Amino acid sequence: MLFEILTTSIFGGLALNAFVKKKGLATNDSGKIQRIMALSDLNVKDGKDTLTTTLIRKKQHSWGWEYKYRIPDGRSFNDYLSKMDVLQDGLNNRRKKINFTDLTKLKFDRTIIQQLQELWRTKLTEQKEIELDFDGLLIIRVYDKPLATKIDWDEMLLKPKSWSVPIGYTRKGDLIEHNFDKSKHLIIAGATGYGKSAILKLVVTTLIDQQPDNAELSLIDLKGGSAFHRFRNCKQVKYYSRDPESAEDFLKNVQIDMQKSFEKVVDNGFEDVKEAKIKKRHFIIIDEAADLSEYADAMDIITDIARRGRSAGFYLIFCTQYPTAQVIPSQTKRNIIARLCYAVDTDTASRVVLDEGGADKLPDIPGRGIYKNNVKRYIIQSPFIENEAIQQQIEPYIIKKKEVEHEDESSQSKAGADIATFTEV
Ligand SMILES: Nc1ncnc2c1ncn2[C@@H]1O[C@H](COP(=O)(O)OP(=O)(O)OP(=O)(O)O)[C@@H](O)[C@H]1O
Repeated sequence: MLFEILTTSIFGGLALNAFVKKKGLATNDSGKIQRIMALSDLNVKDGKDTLTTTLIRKKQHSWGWEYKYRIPDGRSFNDYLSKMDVLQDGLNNRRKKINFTDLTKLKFDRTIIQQLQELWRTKLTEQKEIELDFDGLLIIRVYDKPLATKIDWDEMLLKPKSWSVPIGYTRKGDLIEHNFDKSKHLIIAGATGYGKSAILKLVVTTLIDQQPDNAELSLIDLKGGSAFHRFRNCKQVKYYSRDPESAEDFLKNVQIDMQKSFEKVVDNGFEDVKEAKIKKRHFIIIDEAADLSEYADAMDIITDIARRGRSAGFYLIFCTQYPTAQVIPSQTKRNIIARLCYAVDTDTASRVVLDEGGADKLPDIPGRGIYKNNVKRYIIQSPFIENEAIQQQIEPYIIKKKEVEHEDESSQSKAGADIATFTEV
């Protein structure tokens, strides 16, 4: 009996589906979106006329629908970004239906009842997600399925000899990478607990693994060592510090090294280390930059690295939980085009990092962020690497180290400060 009902539904569904496709009536949310826009004050009154957001085209993809709209005069992309919640909740405010495609995924065996129960449970909890973009037209992408809330790191993500590191997956399943040789520095921000240290650990592991002989790292871990402690004995780590005073000290050395590299590149008529065929790259990675903001010399050096480091192969990863104008000085920010922002609590914080709102509207999911590089902007879920996997990857590079004295007095650490300048023994 159940089998008859199901097969009848399937053939009925098949015929209906063919009819709907033929008539171009395939389900989409365009009408609903337009209604939500009208109800949430996105239309503009012009005398007696009402200027509306006009649908220009829509396209169905494997992941959902993409709509393109012309926005009326008097509205900006940011007006739509600020209504993102309203649009998304509006689209999800619907009766849940089981459709033909759902039924085709069932296996008609003894487990059919359990499968139907599971299907119904999934349907009740499933949510559409939207993404907004602007390329002269407002783009609204409606995804049938939400982006995964956790994506495990996999060794397949490693690209030996490359300077690209994984940043995250988009809803379309594309992997977004940050290529340090192209995009150079990176700002990472986000409220507490949303995955800043996790992505830093992933970046450090990737750099060590992909470029064991050419990557040189200066690690400033102002969160008491929780982020970088496990890397401090890797042969690639040149400087490691857990407090701002000693970090300020070693940054002076980094600046001297950078100057030497800068002169080697520029004096020989090259634009950057890549053109000069210099293989080494130095990464200055700071986890929590706010704790350095009152150290004027350190901040000046960071600004200098942001300005001149790109040619010299000295790349900055500047990470903070407190994205304010004081913590991210404007000159530093101007020189760092690529930004990765996890969830933040205010629109202002999102604008400090990304120059636009949106990160304050991200869902409450660690690793969910917005990566912006120039005009390109992606919502991503960063892969997560477990500490055991990190340990396994860096194990071959852990060496015995001893602290070395530098001739330059600026490198001498203050008594009791936790600075380590290393050499292999
Ligand atoms: N990409 C991710 N995918 C899934 N879970 C993640 C991801 N990143 C972080 N998490 C989870 O969130 C927790 C907190 O992450 P993390 O320590 O990186 O946050 P944080 O932003 O550095 O916070 P704080 O600024 O307070 O140190 C992790 O222990 C992990 O359980």
